[in-house]
Amino acid sequence: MALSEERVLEALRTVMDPELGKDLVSLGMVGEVRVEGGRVDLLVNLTTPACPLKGQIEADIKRALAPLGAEEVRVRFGGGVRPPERYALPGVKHVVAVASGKGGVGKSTVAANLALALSREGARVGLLDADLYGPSQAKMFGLEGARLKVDQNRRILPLEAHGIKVLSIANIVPPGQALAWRGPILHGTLKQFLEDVNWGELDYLVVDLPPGTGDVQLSLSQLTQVSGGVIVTTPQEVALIDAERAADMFRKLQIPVLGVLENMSFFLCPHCGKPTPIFGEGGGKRLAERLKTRFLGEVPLTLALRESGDKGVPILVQDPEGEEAQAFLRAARELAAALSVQTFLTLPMV
Ligand SMILES: Nc1ncnc2c1ncn2[C@@H]1O[C@H](COP(=O)(O)OP(=O)(O)OP(=O)(O)O)[C@@H](O)[C@H]1O
Repeated sequence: MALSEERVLEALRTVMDPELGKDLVSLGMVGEVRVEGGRVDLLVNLTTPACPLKGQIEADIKRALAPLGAEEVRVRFGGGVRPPERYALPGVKHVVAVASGKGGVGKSTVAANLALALSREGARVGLLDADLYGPSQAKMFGLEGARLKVDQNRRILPLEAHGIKVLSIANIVPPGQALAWRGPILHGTLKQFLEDVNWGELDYLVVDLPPGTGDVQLSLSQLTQVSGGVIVTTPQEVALIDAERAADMFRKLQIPVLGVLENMSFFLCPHCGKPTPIFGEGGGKRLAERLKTRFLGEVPLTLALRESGDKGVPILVQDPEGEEAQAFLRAARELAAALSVQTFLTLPMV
């Protein structure tokens, strides 16, 4: 099996901080993982820059990574960032991450409409566009070029659209600039998004992640307590394989997978209303079964849904009674139920 950032991360779960008796990943000490060919570059943040156990930790890391076939392992140490930067966002009950393995499966469309559907069900909702490489929420909500305001404490106020709070990297950084970002800058920006933004009181903060498995997922899990993740896929085999990898990444980061939502399940003809399963049938459901998680439902491929995204008026606003909006509302109810169960299960036992 090829060397990958995920496999390195998995192996690092077996390396314990000798003092704290917990693994480096759970402790949020792994600041950066980069794999290039046979070379692995790691940034490990220590409890203190002067940690006397540096040598031992480095040796343990190298021992853990040896079976993966890495030719060279370079460990850099950072320090002084204890306790781990993971914290629950003040005022935010649940952070829900929306991910896909493959690009273009409609993850951003789903994140936007799920957020709106949760709000229609009565929740206070925010939507953070963390798809730093291809931010699309500002466009999706007709907020391109909107000016941001700050509160009296100089914290950024998210924009508001159709009853939810929305903030996209596209509102802050000129288009294209974020493309060049790598680990540390990306981590810092996400941190700012979470800490320096006045989200107010929210039941759900929906986070639209970039496609694939990478730095943003890792940073998000280190920066905040993520209640759970939603996997978006189309029924196509290529999308399902990648979706499974995205689910694996969530698991490795100890983020529970709340459910699988299948997008573009069938093409709904605007003329005759006939459904055609262009990308095959049942893939999302089978994936949910394999992952032992909920199936959040099927969203059809429709002309109206594509047009609504381009126009900046999400389908839930444009046609709340339509089949697409109803599918998102059903998915949002399932998701809310999954989160309640999750919260109940993780309550400390008395
Ligand atoms: N069910 C659907 N029916 C019709 N068009 C859709 C549907 N879902 C998404 N689209 C369209 O497909 C395109 C890609 O969708 P979107 O940007 O949501 O995908 P994504 O997975 O977030 O992409 P990326 O990988 O770039 O982040 C958009 O034009 C969107 O309007």
